[in-house]
Amino acid sequence: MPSPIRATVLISGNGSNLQAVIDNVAEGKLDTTLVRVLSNRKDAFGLERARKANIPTQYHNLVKYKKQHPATPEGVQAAREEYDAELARLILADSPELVVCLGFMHILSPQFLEPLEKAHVRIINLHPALPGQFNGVNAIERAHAAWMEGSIDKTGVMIHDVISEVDMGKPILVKEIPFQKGRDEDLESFETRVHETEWGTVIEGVGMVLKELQAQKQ
Ligand SMILES: Nc1nc2c(c(=O)[nH]1)N[C@@H](CN(C=O)c1ccc(C(=O)N[C@@H](CCC(=O)O)C(=O)O)cc1)CN2
Ligand SMILES: NCC(=O)N[C@@H]1O[C@H](COP(=O)([O-])[O-])[C@@H](O)[C@H]1O
Repeated sequence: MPSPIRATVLISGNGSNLQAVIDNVAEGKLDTTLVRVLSNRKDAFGLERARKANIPTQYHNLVKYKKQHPATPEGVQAAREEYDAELARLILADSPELVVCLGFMHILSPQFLEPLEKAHVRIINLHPALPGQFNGVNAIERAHAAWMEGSIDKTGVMIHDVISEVDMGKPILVKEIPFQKGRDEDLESFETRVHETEWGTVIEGVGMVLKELQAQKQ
């Protein structure tokens, strides 16, 4: 029986998608070992979810790095690069085969991406939009606003590979979400529908990647 794929999850917030993964692993529906949950925000509730599931956690703080550099564009860039290099070292110390970004609100620089690529660690991300639409933050709100003004009639969520260009990595799994007729669905109920779609997409998408990685090991 091949050993489960080792995975690290990166979060910044509530961790509802992390919880979906934790629950499916516990139910034997996802064959992976979650070796660590790491957050760039100390108050991320997802860290509490991981602790309850006896998964090692870590908080990696960018502010500490910013304080060691001048508050200039160059200083901030240097701080981010040092932060990312240490983030790579922290993650690689656990020897994961996969890193899953689930609401990780930090743009990863080559100082992170290159060491992981060299170590053949796959990095994937959950993004609440269709490929090429609403890259970056606040995608759900932006999609809802675009629908309200009649620019779009559907949105979606996707799991994609992580590359330097934010949210432009190869889509692995895409789920479309149609807007309801009448243009009267408020943001809160729309956001609930998006999150419900995300949970299923994360499980299916992570499952696809785990199978790919397992097959590569054979
Ligand atoms: N190089 C990449 N890094 C990340 C990717 C990616 O595809 N390539 N995906 C993200 C997740 N993400 C969208 O899915 C995303 C997260 C955060 C941001 C962003 O602008 N972050 C700001 C800080 C914003 C904040 O703190 O609220 C920043 O890093 O300066 C854009 C997209 C994970 N990283
Ligand atoms: N650009 C990345 C991004 O917007 N990610 C989004 O953060 C939320 C995390 O929710 P969670 O903490 O409850 O899993 C999710 O909606 C995810 O799509």
